[in-house]
Amino acid sequence: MSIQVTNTVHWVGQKDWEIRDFHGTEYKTHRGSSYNSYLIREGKNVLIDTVDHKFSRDFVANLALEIDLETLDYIIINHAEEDHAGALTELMARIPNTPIYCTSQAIDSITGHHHHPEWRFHTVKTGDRLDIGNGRQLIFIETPMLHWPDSMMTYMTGDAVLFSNDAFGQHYCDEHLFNDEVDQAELYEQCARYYANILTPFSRLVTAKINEILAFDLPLQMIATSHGVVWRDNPTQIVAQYLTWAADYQEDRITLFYDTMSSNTRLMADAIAQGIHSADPSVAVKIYNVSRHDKNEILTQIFRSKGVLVGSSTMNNVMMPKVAGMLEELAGLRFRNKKASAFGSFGWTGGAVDRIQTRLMDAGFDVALSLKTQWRPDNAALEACREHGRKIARDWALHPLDEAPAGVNSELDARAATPAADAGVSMLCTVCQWVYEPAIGEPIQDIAPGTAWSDVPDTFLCPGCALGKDVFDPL
Ligand SMILES: Cc1cc2nc3c(=O)[nH]c(=O)nc-3n(C[C@H](O)[C@H](O)[C@H](O)COP(=O)(O)O)c2cc1C
Repeated sequence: MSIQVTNTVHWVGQKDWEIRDFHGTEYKTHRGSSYNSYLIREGKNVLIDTVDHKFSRDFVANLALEIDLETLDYIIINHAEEDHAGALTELMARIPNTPIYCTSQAIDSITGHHHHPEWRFHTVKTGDRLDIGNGRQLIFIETPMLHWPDSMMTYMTGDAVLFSNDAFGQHYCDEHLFNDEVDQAELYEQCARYYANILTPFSRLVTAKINEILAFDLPLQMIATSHGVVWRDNPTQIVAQYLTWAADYQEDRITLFYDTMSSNTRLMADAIAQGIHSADPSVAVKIYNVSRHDKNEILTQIFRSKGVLVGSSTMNNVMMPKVAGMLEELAGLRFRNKKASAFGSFGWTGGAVDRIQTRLMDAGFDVALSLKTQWRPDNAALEACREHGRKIARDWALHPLDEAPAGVNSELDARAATPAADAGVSMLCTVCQWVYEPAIGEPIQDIAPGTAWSDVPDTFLCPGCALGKDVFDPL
């Protein structure tokens, strides 16, 4: 059943109350999700996005009840992922000549998924306009790597609706469509979870893109996302929230996570947390056994924290595998300006804690001293854990994070202060945040370590997002 959004825009998407796993099992959708597709009926009839491929048949059948499919003038695909463009094959089987408007990268990903190169694609770029009659236009805004290279947003003049696709969305299912109709705590919990788990690596880009959109100085009545609610009550609240989250967000909060075989490392975690709390009761402390708890919730708590303590006992000389998996997640999410430290119990030679410390450093955390205990901690060892917690609370409060004492972040800051003219300067891909560091590493695309950016050939493609040299800025 469609839902009226404005006089001429209707929601024609699909609610998915029962989904619990997204991106394989990477993202747990405890509150379901929705796939928002919109039908605009102005002088022209326009469909914005479709739904997840598993609902293809229902979607096309329902859409056909809403409108004679042959009268659809344009299909806009803001993002080619299967949860938005998945119903295209079913739809295009009915109306194969309907033009599809999308970015140039989307042609590649749509064709890669649906294998119909003969579809009538029309490439759009930022600022391009499409007349839809009645004096109204669609304006396209490319948003590469938010969160795929093909992503874009579409703005509709007149009703002033921004069809933002994944940005500003959340995995949240409710029979109500609008933000003012749903439980606000549930809504913001899901917004934060979505940002923390999906958008954190692209935070710098989020800020730049929002500023670019604001520079258009367009009025904004609604933000119509592709998952979850339509923001109609004070829609810029979520834009402001994104700017806050993108600015290396943190609260006065510390998260501990660990894994354990016989609870020895858990005893350490509890005692460290007691120490933090006794030294600074205002700090929120959260503890998770990584093998028993929802990974996305732990990552969201880390996103909200100023620091994280990671614990594992040593098993066959290394850390426990679920802890290693979480460290890989942390590396991928590229948190910035956060502290970290490792702890854990061992039996004979140990090894896990040192490996965790190294991995935390590689992931960009400002790493503090670690703590090890042999076998099951006795009272003296537990007191050492409490003292460690008190020290963490003092140190992490005494040195505000933006001052960034010695560690990985301060190294990055020092590099950022290097003038761009310096031939040894590191370059940041502004699209996917891959970093070109001339001084270190393996040869990349036959470019030897030590090669100055000015000597890198123009044919160089970013290993992260495959875009060219022009998207790089000095770090
Ligand atoms: C399967 C297994 C493998 C282990 N491998 C090592 C090891 O390689 N090096 C070491 O120092 N201790 C090793 N230990 C000892 C544990 O690290 C030690 O018992 C520790 O206190 C367990 O802490 P936990 O209860 O937090 O898991 C191993 C223990 C088990 C059960």
